[in-house]
Amino acid sequence: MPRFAANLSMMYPDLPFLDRFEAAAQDGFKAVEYLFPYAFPAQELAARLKANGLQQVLFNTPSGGTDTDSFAKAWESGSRGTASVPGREAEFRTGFAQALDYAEALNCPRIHAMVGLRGEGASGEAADATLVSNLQWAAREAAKAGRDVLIEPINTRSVPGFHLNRQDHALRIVQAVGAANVKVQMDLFHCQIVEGDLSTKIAQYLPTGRVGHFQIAEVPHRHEPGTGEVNWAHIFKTIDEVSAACGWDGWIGCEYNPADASVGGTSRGLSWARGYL
Ligand SMILES: O=C(O)[C@@H](O)C(=O)CO
Ligand SMILES: [Mg+2]
Repeated sequence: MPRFAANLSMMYPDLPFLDRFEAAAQDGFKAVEYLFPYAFPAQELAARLKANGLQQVLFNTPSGGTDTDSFAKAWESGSRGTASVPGREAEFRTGFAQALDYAEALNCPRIHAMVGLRGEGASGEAADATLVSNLQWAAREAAKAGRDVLIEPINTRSVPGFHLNRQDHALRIVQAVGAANVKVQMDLFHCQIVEGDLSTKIAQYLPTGRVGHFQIAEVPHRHEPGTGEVNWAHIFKTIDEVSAACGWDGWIGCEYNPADASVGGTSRGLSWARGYL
């Protein structure tokens, strides 16, 4: 059966961030993910996980910056990662080292290394070369602690100018890096917008062993499954069947903005998940 993780950056928007752990556990989730842990002491987050019987399954590297203040400012000012950006290699390494420290404290097995925007006129070849080289370094560092490094293709409607948009591009990068612990974060919201043909893509990519994590949200409005164009029962059955055949046992992050953001709206919107949680 598919295993779902609550994305605490998007779900439970009516609650302060630290209270979202308890809310997710009460709704039946056994795991959580979120964009960034850096605004909170790692021990505080670890305590919330433990108190609520939750596993941390994913979080992101900082989107830019070199310390806690600049990590937050980088995201607010539109930075979406540095892994593919020539000239920002030192920033990437500082951010990745910080992510590894948090991963240790949170016992998190995978880190999403945010790829970043490609400046207008910047060369795709240079971005790819920078990405491969940064990931080779990150893979070595992460392997020392037994962790995976993920890259995520993102659609250009949500994030104009993002360098990595397609699954085949991500797989080519992963193969060029040549490290077993570098994988793709297959976000089906972005994949549906850019490529479609979701069940074929799942059946094509999951058996490669290079999919480290899934994320889901309905298209077009990034709300709960069942509020738009995707046949989720079919998608979850496909993930289940292909996983059983290839031995994949990862997580599916619920990275959606609840359609009802009012008090209790996230929990009321979980009817789609009742058979799974
Ligand atoms: O899909 C998304 O937006 C996220 O998974 C993310 O990490 C944003 O950078
Ligand atoms: Mg995503």
